[in-house]
Amino acid sequence: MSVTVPKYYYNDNKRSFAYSTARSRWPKILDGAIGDISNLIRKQSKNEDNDSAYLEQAKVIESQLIDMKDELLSNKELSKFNNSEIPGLDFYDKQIEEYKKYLLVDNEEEKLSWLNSAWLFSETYFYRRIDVIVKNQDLFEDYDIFENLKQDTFKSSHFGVEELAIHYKQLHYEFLDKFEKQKASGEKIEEKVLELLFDEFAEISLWGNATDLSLLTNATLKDIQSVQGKEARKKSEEYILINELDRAWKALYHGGKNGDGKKRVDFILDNSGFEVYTDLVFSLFLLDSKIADEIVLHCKPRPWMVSDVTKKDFFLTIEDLLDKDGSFFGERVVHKEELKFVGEQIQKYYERKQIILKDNEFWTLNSGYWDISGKKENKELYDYLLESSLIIFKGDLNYRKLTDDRVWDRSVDFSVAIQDLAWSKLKMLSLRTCKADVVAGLPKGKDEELCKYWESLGNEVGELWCSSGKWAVMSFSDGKQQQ
Ligand SMILES: O=P(O)(O)OC[C@@]1(O)O[C@H](CO)[C@@H](O)[C@@H]1O
Ligand SMILES: [Mg+2]
Ligand SMILES: [Mn+2]
Repeated sequence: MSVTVPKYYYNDNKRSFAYSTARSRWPKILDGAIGDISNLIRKQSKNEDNDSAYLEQAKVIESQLIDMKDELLSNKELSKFNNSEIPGLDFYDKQIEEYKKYLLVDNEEEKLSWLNSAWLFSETYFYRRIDVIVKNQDLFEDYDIFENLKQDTFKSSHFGVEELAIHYKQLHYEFLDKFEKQKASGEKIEEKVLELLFDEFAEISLWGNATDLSLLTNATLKDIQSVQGKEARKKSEEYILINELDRAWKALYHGGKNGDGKKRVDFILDNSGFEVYTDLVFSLFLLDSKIADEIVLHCKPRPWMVSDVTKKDFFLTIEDLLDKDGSFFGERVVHKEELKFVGEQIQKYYERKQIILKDNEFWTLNSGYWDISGKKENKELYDYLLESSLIIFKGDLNYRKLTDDRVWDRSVDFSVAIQDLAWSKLKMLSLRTCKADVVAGLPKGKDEELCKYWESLGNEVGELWCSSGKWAVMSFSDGKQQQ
């Protein structure tokens, strides 16, 4: 069935979340980055034997970020990246070419500006521009301008972190025990029990996504903590608009092993801090229960969308949980042993190579994911993902990229909105709290109902229920749709 592909969401549309994102969230995110580098400059300047070259470079970053903010606020044209801006970093070239192509080809008539552009494009441009400004200074090549923010927020998630650690440890012992006994008696573990636990950990990982840092600009920490507890999760179940976990379960549990004789689950990760912690606990369950033999965590190759996980953040998360000198969670948590247990479990599986880390440029391109199966530069990644029993796409940005951030009718099938991915043979589960405009697969009439409801709460634009982060979807595709 061929369907007309709708246009992109644009950030000059007042009825789109893109409008306030570009005008209010982006400047705030830049303020945070400028604040981070200003602090560093202040500290360094106080230090008698400071490294003057480092200090100078920090000042360049600070002033270029300030310029970038001015450009954004005055709605300047998006400037092209310049290859010479980034000497020696050839991994950038491909993306720079992509941006050039886009700016030249798609935009022959009108010039793209910060506040008049396709949302997904200018947002990826925004983060790429910050990254280039930082990496242009060679002493800052490995510097993560969002790291302090990510770490501080994880610290303030201690309530949810502790609760989940206790829960996991209990289940772990209950299950290991049971498994051992059942193994001894040759008995099979009841599928229903495993599936219930799968649902539980998947839901925990879903709501872990409700708390990404770029939303911190309009949510208080209290708001965020309130969605991290068990009670809150129960209450939130009615907010899950689509739940296709049963299809994902069948694909994973009843599907075959891959060419290496393994069942592999891939996570296309989203945010650091509480979210990745929930993904890791989900991973531990999958490995403990032997539902999966291997977990692959796909990280971002650079700091991205404020809070997204890079490989380095994975190791920091383990360190935070082990909290060896007590300086991270410290007295904030009582059940230190439980946290340590989770940290050690993650480390154990990592050392056994049952948790594997990967990153790929593909995840930080400006484009959506439809061409993963079609373009030869993506072939290696695509072939790798074909070997997965289940690919779990975490979060909002991944969902936007699966659907290409287009203005789909909200009741169109998920399989329509993901286009080529629907027949790509990839088995995909998207766990996403809705924090942007695009959504697909809702029952007929549901969007209208929610728009009315959202307006009845005093909100001006009904459609924006979908970017409030209150609702969520768990959508699945087996990749076997007829083309
Ligand atoms: O992908 P995530 O972390 O769930 O969300 C990313 C996000 O906060 O950033 C974008 C807007 O700035 C939106 O897609 C979404 O609201
Ligand atoms: Mg994110
Ligand atoms: Mn189920």
